[in-house]
Amino acid sequence: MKSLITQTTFHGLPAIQVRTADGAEATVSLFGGQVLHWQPAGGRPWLYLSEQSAFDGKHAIRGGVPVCFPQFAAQGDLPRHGLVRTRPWRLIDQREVDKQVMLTLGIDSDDDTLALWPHLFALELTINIGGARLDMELEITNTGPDAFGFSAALHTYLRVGEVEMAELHGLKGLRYADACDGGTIKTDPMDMLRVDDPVDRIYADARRPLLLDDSGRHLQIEKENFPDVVVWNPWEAGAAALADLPDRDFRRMLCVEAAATAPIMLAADAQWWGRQSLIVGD
Ligand SMILES: O=P(O)(O)OC[C@H]1O[C@@H](O)[C@H](O)[C@@H](O)[C@@H]1O
Repeated sequence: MKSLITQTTFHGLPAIQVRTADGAEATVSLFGGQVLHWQPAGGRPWLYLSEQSAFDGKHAIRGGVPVCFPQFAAQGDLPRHGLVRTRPWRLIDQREVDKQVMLTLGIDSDDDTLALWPHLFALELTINIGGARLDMELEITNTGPDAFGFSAALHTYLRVGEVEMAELHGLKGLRYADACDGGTIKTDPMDMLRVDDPVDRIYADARRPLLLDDSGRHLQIEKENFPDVVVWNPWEAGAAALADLPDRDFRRMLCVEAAATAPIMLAADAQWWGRQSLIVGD
């Protein structure tokens, strides 16, 4: 069987639906350049998507893998998480390679982004879907005459059966800024992280692969060039305050984000790339 790549709409937004020859599935929204759904061959979905997302082509979609650039969260004067999760991207390329599907999406600076952030940029997001893995690579090019500094993240909403039962392994001994405690720097002493309270942590220089154990199903989380890992769950009161997240859905999600939160300087004509791989284990 051949892979299927279909241009469609999802909640009224232009999207690409993929079913690979080996049975993996994905849905990618051109608004935000955002993977919204991913299910490995023979498996269950691994990304959380809020059914209360606005899907209005203006507000960010809550779920999947939003792309943050050139600002992370509220660490600057730009809209939260930057400029590209609330803008249309375009499909640059689609192809089938060894039963896998590779999509390349892009977005460039324009008059609207220049009015907010005076730098020329070109972003490409390459998404590989197939077998047991989802690979995403973000490439950032400075197309302007001057250097700029940026932050970036692949803000991955992982879907879990019950967040209090989920275990995230691989963070022991790492230093993190605890945004739930005024940004205090702490060291994680735990063999694994279990969330039973609001959590909003930036683990700096977290290079090891992580393993998510979701009540017995396993996901390996790897990254290259993104130095940081952000772990976020708003918990009960935080979820209630978010209009686009059903009140109880904080139990169904855990954000584990591949991030570069400290500004990276990019010279004129220079490029930077960062990659995240989600790999389903036994
Ligand atoms: O509600 P937003 O803008 O999508 O942000 C969600 C969360 O994103 C996380 O990456 C941040 O660490 C949190 O501080 C933030 O609350």
